[in-house]
Amino acid sequence: MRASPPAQPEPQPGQRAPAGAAPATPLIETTAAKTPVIDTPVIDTPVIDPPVIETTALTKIYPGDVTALNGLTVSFGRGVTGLIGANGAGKSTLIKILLGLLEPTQGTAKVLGHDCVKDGELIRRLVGYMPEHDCLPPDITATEFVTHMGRMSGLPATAAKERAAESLRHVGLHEERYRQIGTYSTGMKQRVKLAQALVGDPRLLLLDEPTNGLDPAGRNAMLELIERIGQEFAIPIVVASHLLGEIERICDSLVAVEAGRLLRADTMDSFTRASQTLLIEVEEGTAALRDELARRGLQVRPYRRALVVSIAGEHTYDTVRDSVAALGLPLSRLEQRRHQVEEIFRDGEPGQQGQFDEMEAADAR
Ligand SMILES: Nc1ncnc2c1ncn2[C@@H]1O[C@H](COP(=O)(O)OP(=O)(O)OP(=O)(O)O)[C@@H](O)[C@H]1O
Repeated sequence: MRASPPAQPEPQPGQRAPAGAAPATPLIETTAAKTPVIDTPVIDTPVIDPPVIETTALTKIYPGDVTALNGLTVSFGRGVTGLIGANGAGKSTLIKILLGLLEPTQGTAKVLGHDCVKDGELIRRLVGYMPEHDCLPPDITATEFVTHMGRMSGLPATAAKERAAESLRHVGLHEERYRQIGTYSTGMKQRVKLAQALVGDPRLLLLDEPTNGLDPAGRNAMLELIERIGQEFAIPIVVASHLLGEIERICDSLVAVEAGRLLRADTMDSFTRASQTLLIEVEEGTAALRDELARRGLQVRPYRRALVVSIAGEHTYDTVRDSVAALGLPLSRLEQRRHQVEEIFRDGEPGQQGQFDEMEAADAR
């Protein structure tokens, strides 16, 4: 198995190695991986640049008039992308459409350059999918199950067996691989789901709530594992979750959805960049300071227990200093704000929409 990204040029998303050659970046490197993938036809796909996933005005209305996706236009690039939103925001629906398992009511979706409605079968061969819910057969071993999933993804029998072993080793289940899945803990079952997503040498991983049901230690271990897979195999990964605080630390980008609509899609750096606002906190006299700053011509508004002032130039700092001094207030904090990721959602969690727009607008003023 590779311990570091490959030295040779990376294959483009959607591009399979030709028959008779080992894939350029095998997820799991075994001797069998170097044998021709005889069951899998050569797939002649275009070489494309990112985005890895692209949706345009994607809408899904379930029977009973339930709108799960509502005109979602978004793209996902390489690296680890968090698909974040409250329960019911539409994350699983989006993933199922991307896999060609559900048809959209309107709009289009592409994965690795392939249309999700027309090329669902091909996409499912290229993409490793870890479903949200437990769907594992309890009375067979992890080895048998993951090997079977390898066969389903088109691997010959020997290669499927070897890759299953490597895949289970990679997720930390090597010792326990001959135990029946029904005897596994929740954390081990989640790892089996991840192993079966990896076994087919995917070009993209879609992980739906991978930390579901895990205790804090198990969640950390799963997140570290996902981060390691992203780094070592250099394949794009989408992690759907309703726990922003949890996944933000392993993500390069975030796509935030609410009620089937896009709230914001951006890199983590952009989410946390310095804003053009000053945060001012005094131990007492906040209201008086607010009035004084406004009287001196600054745009000021409350933010939690502090005040936020738009930076109009160097003189803004002087005006704040002079105002605090004139009122004789104990200044406890004066800093240029950095955006917080949780500002996408009011109160810091999905389902509690949104201070970000408000803060952005204040910056722009
Ligand atoms: N088969 C279905 N029939 C009718 N409504 C559905 C169906 N599947 C999902 N929904 C509804 O569509 C909306 C989006 O559900 P979805 O499962 O995509 O959200 P989610 O963000 O993945 O949430 P969760 O993490 O709780 O699964 C919800 O209101 C849900 O009740």
